[in-house]
Amino acid sequence: MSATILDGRATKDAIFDELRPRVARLAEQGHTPGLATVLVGDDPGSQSYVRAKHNDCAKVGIKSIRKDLPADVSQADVEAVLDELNADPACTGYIVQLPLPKHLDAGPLLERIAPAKDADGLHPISLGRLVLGEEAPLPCTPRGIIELLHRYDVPLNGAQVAVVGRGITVGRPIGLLLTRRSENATVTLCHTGTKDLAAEVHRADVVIAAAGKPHLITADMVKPGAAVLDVGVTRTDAGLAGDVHPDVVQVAGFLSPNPGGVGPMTRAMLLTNVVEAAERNVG
Ligand SMILES: Nc1nc2c(c(=O)[nH]1)N[C@@H](CN(C=O)c1ccc(C(=O)N[C@@H](CCC(=O)O)C(=O)O)cc1)CN2
Repeated sequence: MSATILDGRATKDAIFDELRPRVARLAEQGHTPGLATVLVGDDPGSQSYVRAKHNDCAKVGIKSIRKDLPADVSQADVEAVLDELNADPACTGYIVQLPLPKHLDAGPLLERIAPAKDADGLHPISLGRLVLGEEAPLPCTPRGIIELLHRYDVPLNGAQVAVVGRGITVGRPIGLLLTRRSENATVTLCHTGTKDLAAEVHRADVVIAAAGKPHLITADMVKPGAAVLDVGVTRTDAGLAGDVHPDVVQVAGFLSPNPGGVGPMTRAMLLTNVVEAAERNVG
């Protein structure tokens, strides 16, 4: 038996179809949404993700603004760009593409984003509101994972979920989303200090692999029928490698592949966050 594929590209296209009329309505009211990206340096992965985000904006009618900065830009110069975007009425929301070069301190930069323009849901106020169960823009990848699971009717109520990886864009926030009453899952957050990763993964109904270690999750670790989402990606000499071994498709009930799964959903949720922010602004 082979898993049902959770198709992130097709789901993203369906979400874009839903966003288009909302963007058109905003434009008619003179409030066309605008997304800005701040990209520092020439990391090929980041460049390709940012390019894709701008192409997506064009597809749904969102205006987009690019701020591309050299790899050796100073913290103060990045801050000045963020201040400019905070004040720009054409920019509804924006993101600072991660990771940043090592000499930059990401925390203060994310904190400098005006919370109302936090398109990524990574501002400390947005994350704090998530902890408190208050309304806030949600981090795009965790929101995309939950949206994908819902659209394929993967049950979460009472499900045991193993999250592998504790990064700020996925591992840490996704537990907060999955344990809301609306999802009602039980979450184990696994990381490099986890004593028996195979055992934690094996008892999970849903596995979210976001460690950035090629083929860390092997077929023998997965409970037959489980939903497995491959989030982590590593650029190797042989090309892109996900965290999930290809053989897992034979054991899992559902598989979100990489590429073609959570990545496109991240982009769909980014545009959703921007449209929601624009709708809030209109009132
Ligand atoms: N500020 C942020 N930085 C980063 C985030 C984020 O949510 N906010 N997440 C990741 C990268 N990411 C978004 O920026 C991202 C990753 C993957 C994709 C995507 O569409 N991937 C495609 C394959 C693309 C390729 O071949 O290179 C897929 O999976 O099918 C989009 C966005 C880290 N940084």
